[in-house]
This record gives sequence, structure tokens and C-alpha cells, in this order.
Amino acid sequence: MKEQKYWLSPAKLNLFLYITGRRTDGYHNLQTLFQFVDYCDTLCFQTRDDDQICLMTEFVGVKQEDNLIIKATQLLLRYINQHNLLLPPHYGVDITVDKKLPMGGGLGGGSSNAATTLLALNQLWNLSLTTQQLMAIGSQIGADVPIFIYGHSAFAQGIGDQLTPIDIVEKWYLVVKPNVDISTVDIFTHPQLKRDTVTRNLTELLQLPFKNDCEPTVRLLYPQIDRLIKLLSNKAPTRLTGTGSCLYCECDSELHAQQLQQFLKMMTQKSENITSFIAKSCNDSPVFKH
Ligand SMILES: C[C@@](CO)(OP(=O)(O)O)[C@H](O)COP(=O)(O)OP(=O)(O)OC[C@H]1O[C@@H](n2ccc(N)nc2=O)[C@H](O)[C@@H]1O
Ligand SMILES: Nc1ncnc2c1ncn2[C@@H]1O[C@H](COP(=O)(O)OP(=O)(O)O)[C@@H](O)[C@H]1O
Repeated sequence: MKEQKYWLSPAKLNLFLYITGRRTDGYHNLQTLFQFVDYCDTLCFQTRDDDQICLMTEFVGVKQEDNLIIKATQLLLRYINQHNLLLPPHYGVDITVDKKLPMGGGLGGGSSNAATTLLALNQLWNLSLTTQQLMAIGSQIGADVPIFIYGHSAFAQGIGDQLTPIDIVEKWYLVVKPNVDISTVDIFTHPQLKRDTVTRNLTELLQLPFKNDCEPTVRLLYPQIDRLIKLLSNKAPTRLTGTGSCLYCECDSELHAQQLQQFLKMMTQKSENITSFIAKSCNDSPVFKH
């Protein structure tokens, strides 16, 4: 009998993001505050009668072999092999994705899809791997993957992988996707990026106004983003998430977010292709609600 299970794959926001230095391998040391939002992709895992793993959904501009879902399954299979773990007799699976999260938007959608895949296959294949083991596998895919496996709001340090859990007030946000795709590498390699913010402790960071060190560089490179931040900041605190391109406006209520969404529509042209969604942040990842 074929088994079918749906798993959510949420977005994250970087409520603050400071770059405190550059390592010799080119990666940057960060201090960032991660919180999830209840706006998610949905992944469906359906068992097969063979040993094939098939990604059934096409992603525009992403080759199958580059898809982080496929990378996650390959790394998991390698780990299983290396540790002589048992797989079910027919472990094949069809993976279908209902993609809602904009790609390359700083919402971590790709990393979240990879994390959801690791969590789902761990359960489907009865592997009983611990969160720590799954996070270690996930960190080989990208710096953002471990937080999505961890599944709770966290203060992250190192390259974003040393996590301290924290409960943050859950708020309504308007998340805006400008018509710009930003490559994380392009921002982290930009000569003007601020990479010398002093390292502070969490208590101090929580008392200061939240900022994102990537924002000045992104605003310089993308005038549309600069204009949108100026426009929306008049109505609600607005910041960039990760390396962008998405912005999020902190709202007092769902109604405030809806009004701001109307304001955005009124003040921008359809031809600018700016999209937005309303979401509530949450300390516990929706990945565990299924
Ligand atoms: C900046 C952040 C903040 O949450 O988010 P995004 O804007 O990408 O969502 C993340 O740290 C991104 O994590 P992720 O997208 O997984 O990055 P990776 O694939 O590991 O790295 C992509 C590239 O970004 C740079 N990079 C990434 C993380 C980091 N701490 N320092 C870096 O310098 C490196 O040049 C690396 O080659
Ligand atoms: N399953 C996936 N979902 C989204 N993007 C993916 C996926 N697999 C690979 N990618 C690639 O990873 C890039 C970064 O994706 P994403 O995590 O959504 O953005 P960001 O790192 O800016 O938060 C995308 O532009 C895309 O080329």
C-alpha cells in the first residue's frame, strides 16, 4: 500500500543580522535572530514500490541535480551507507512540492525544503536519527539548513549554525518580494559589505534597534528595494531579511498588515511585479504541524 504524507516547509525571517567578521574560508561570522513565519511550501512524500527517489515538481531555473531537496536525499543516503543503517525494502519516494515561497528572497525556502526532506525521510524510513544528527547532515547543504531542522526561534552565531533557543514576541508581518533576485554569494563577496560589527551579547542585542548589515549594500545595488524601504518605513518598521530581496514590515495586527498591503498596491505599478503576503511569526516551526 502506498503511503502519502504532507509536510510543511516554512519561511524564516532574520529579525536582526550582524556580520562580525570574515573567516579564512570566505564564510562570514554572523549574529542573527531567526524566527519562522506561518507561510509555507508544502511537500508531499509518497512511497513507491521500488528504490527510486523522484522529484515530481519542476522548479523554473533550478536543475534537478541542483535542487536542495535532491541534495538532501543524496546526503542522507550517503550517511545511511556510511553508518550501515537499515533502509526499508522499497524505500523509493515521489516528492511533490507546492511552492509558495519566493526563491532567492532571503526567506530560506530552499534550505527549508531541504530540512523538511531530511525530517520527513527520517520518519518515513524509520531511521531514528536525532535532531543533532540531522542538523549535521543539513549543514553540509547550507548554513541556513540547521535552523529549519532545529525548529525553534533561535539566536544564531558562527556561520549561523550555533543556535541558542529564544522565545520572541509573535507578530504579524507584511512580507514584500521586490522584482529582484539576489544571490547570497554576490552580497557576501561585495567589497562594500559591512563585515566588522562588534560582537555583542544577546541581552545587549535585544535592547538595541534591530538592523541588518546586508541592507545598506542591497539598497545601494537595487534602487527598487531602497525606494520600497523608504515608502513602507513611513507606515511600519521595515527591514530586509537575510541577503534579500524580501522585506518585512512589522505590523500591530493582521488588519494593519492588510491595510499596508493595500497601501503597497496603491503606491506601486502592476508592471513592477512586486508581490507580497501576510504572515504571523511563530517560535515553533510549522514543520512539526502535520
Ligand atoms: C544570509 C543568510 C542569513 O540567514 O540567509 P539568506 O539570505 O541566504 O536566506 C544565510 O546565512 C545564508 O545561508 P545559506 O543560503 O544556506 O548559505 P550557504 O548556501 O551556506 O552559502 C552561500 C554563500 O553565502 C556566503 N555565506 C553564507 C553564510 C555565511 N555565514 N557566510 C557567508 O559568507 C558564502 O559565500 C557562501 O558560499
Ligand atoms: N527546493 C528549492 N527551493 C528553492 N530554491 C532552491 C531549491 N533548490 C535549489 N534552490 C536554489 O537556491 C537558491 C536560494 O533559494 P532560497 O533558499 O529560496 O533563497 P534564499 O537563500 O535567498 O533564502 C534559489 O535561487 C534556487 O536557485
